[in-house]
Order: sequence, then structure tokens, then C-alpha cells
Amino acid sequence: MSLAPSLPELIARARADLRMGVPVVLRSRHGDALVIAAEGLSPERLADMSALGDAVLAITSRRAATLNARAYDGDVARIKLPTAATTLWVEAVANPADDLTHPMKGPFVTLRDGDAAVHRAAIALAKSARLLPAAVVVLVENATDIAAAHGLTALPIDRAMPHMADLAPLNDVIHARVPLVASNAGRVHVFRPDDGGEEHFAVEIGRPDRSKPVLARLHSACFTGDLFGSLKCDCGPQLHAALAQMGEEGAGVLLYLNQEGRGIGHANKMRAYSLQDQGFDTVEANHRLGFEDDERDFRIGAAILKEMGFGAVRLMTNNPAKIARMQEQGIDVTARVPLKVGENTHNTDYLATKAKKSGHLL
Ligand SMILES: Nc1nc2c(ncn2[C@@H]2O[C@H](COP(=O)(O)OP(=O)(O)OP(=O)(O)O)[C@@H](O)[C@H]2O)c(=O)[nH]1
Ligand SMILES: [Zn+2]
Repeated sequence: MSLAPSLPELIARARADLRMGVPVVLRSRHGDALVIAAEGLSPERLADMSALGDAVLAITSRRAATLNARAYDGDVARIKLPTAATTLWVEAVANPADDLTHPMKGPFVTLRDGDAAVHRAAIALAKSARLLPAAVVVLVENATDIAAAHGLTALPIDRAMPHMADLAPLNDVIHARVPLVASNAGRVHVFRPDDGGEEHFAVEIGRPDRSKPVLARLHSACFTGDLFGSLKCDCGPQLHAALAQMGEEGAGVLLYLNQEGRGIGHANKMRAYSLQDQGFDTVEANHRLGFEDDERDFRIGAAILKEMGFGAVRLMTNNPAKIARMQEQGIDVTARVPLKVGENTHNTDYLATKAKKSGHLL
């Protein structure tokens, strides 16, 4: 029978449940757990979860470093919930918004024994749901009964996590002609991943010759810069300058990758902006939230280029990491085309930090 959800479909379901604040059951060979995202946790659900066993807050080692909490599990730390912990406590550990005004006192009791596989999976799911990377985890014996009794999604993580690490196949759903300011000969393609993740777009200008390196731009979505004209970054001007240059040359391809905020999502990018108003730079803000500097998966961009028949590109970028990621994925970057536009008084520090910490070329 093919009616039951496949593993990638179960992952998508678990991700959606966590985003809604619904708990999921994660099963592993080391034991099973009930898991709920820290973000949006209700007092009732925290109480019901805590009644089933000792609750732990799983956070990333990046967030743990800010809190001066020990992380014994490499990239993950398991913090024991104090008996009287409320949702406000969980929120304060997971979310750095009030770190400066109400510093968390600790000391935090971090678990060292036992296995952290379900905790790591919980954080990976929270990240892919574009939530704060933190989840409340309670190890349980009777996971199957709990899932059945409450209609919860149960995910076997030993088999599911490799799927999460794999790049989901991308389907070219539809493409249609869209005349653009930059070129009358515009064509927009919609790519939909098999895993229920966000759709990505490709804007093809003219009819680029597939046997030659194509002028290409991998643009990461930035709703503030692309749509609202935010001056905090250079994304909007870069988007329009790239399309304009492709229009002038009569051919090119711009991928519009839905990797908002370097892959951390809309809400988390706004949280990062709020931290930047407290004096942290773009990289420090990501770390305080518990993210790496850059959480984007550039395999998506490479896969779309290949799907469209492009094997070699003249890449419009100032980011050497993007060039390296493309080469690793078998896309030949024959030239880098600098894209230096949109500098203003509000983004000079942002651009300087990217040059200093992320190796962007000036
Ligand atoms: N997390 C986070 N993301 C940001 C911030 N400012 C912009 N972004 C996101 O960063 C992405 C653009 O990344 P950039 O580093 O400017 O550009 P790049 O694409 O790596 O490099 P270029 O090809 O040279 O433009 C978009 O997804 C933006 O939403 C910020 O302060 N924090
Ligand atoms: Zn931007």
C-alpha cells in the first residue's frame, strides 16, 4: 500500500506540527522522546509534558556559549529544566531578546550522560521549521501509546535523519513568460521540493546558450531588502542590478532562493535585526540566537542550475563561499562577476562585517 506517508512526508508533518506548537514523538534506537518547540510553548503543554518525565531544553552549542552553559554533546546542549520552570524560563533560555536587560543567572545543569540523538533531531526540525533552534524534550518509555492516544506524529529518526540531510528532489512545476523591466524576454520557473519545503524560483532572461557559461546570480530571499527597500543590506539593489545586467547582455539566469535571512527564516532574521539594535553585528546576532553564520544550503542552487541545463556559470557575487559551494556541487564557475551596488550609510558596518568575518570581497 502506498497510502501511508513516506519518511520525507513524515518529516514535513513533524516540521509543520512543531511550527504550530504541537508535540511530536521522536523514536530512536537509544530511546524515544516527546518533543515540542520552545517557541510558542503553552503553559498547559509544558505542564503535561513535564508530568510524563524529566524535561530537558535542547539548545545549540552556539546558544549555550552565550549562556555560559556547558555543551557536552558537540553541537547540542541538554539543559535540565528546573522543577519550577515556566514557559517564561524556556523562552528566556531559547530567545536572546532579553539577554542584556534580564541576564539568565544559571548555573545551568547540562546533561552529560545518555544519548543526544533525539535532541539533535529536535533542533534540526526546529531549524527547518524556521523557529528558534530550541525544543523541550522528555524521554518516554511508551512513545507508541502516547502518539496513538493523542494523534501525534511519530518519526523514526534513525531512518529519517539521513533523509533530512539529503537534498530533496526539486520539481520544475511550471514556467511561464513574464516580461520584466530588465528584459521583455523574461521567464519565471517555479521549483518545488519534494519534502514540503519552500518553493524556489528561477528567472531566465532570453534563451541562454547551455553550451557556454551563463551569466548567473544566486540571490537569497530578503523580504526587507527586496520588497520594502530596506537600507540595512544591499540585497534589493543587487537583485535589480543583476537582472539589469542580464537584460543588457540579453541572457542570464537569476535564482531566487527562498533562504530568507541566510536560511534562518523571516522571524529569526527580524530577531537578529533587533539584536543588532542592541549592538551585536550580523554574525554575533546569528550566534546569540543559536544559529551558525550562514545556514543556507547551496546544493539547492546547484541542483536548479543543473536541472535547467546549466553546467558552467559566470557568477555574480562578492561571496567566495558561494563560488566554492558551486564548484563542490559540480558547477563550473568560470568567472566571478562582482556585484557592488547599494552601499549606504546604514549598511556600511554590515558590509564591513561581511568582508571581515565572512570573507566577502570588497
Ligand atoms: N541572518 C541574517 N541574514 C541577513 C542579514 N542581512 C541580510 N541577510 C540575509 O542574507 C542573505 C543575503 O546574503 P549576503 O551575504 O548579502 O549575500 P550573499 O548572497 O552571501 O553574497 P553576494 O552574492 O555577494 O551578495 C539574504 O537571505 C538576506 O535575507 C542579517 O543581518 N542577518
Ligand atoms: Zn537583504
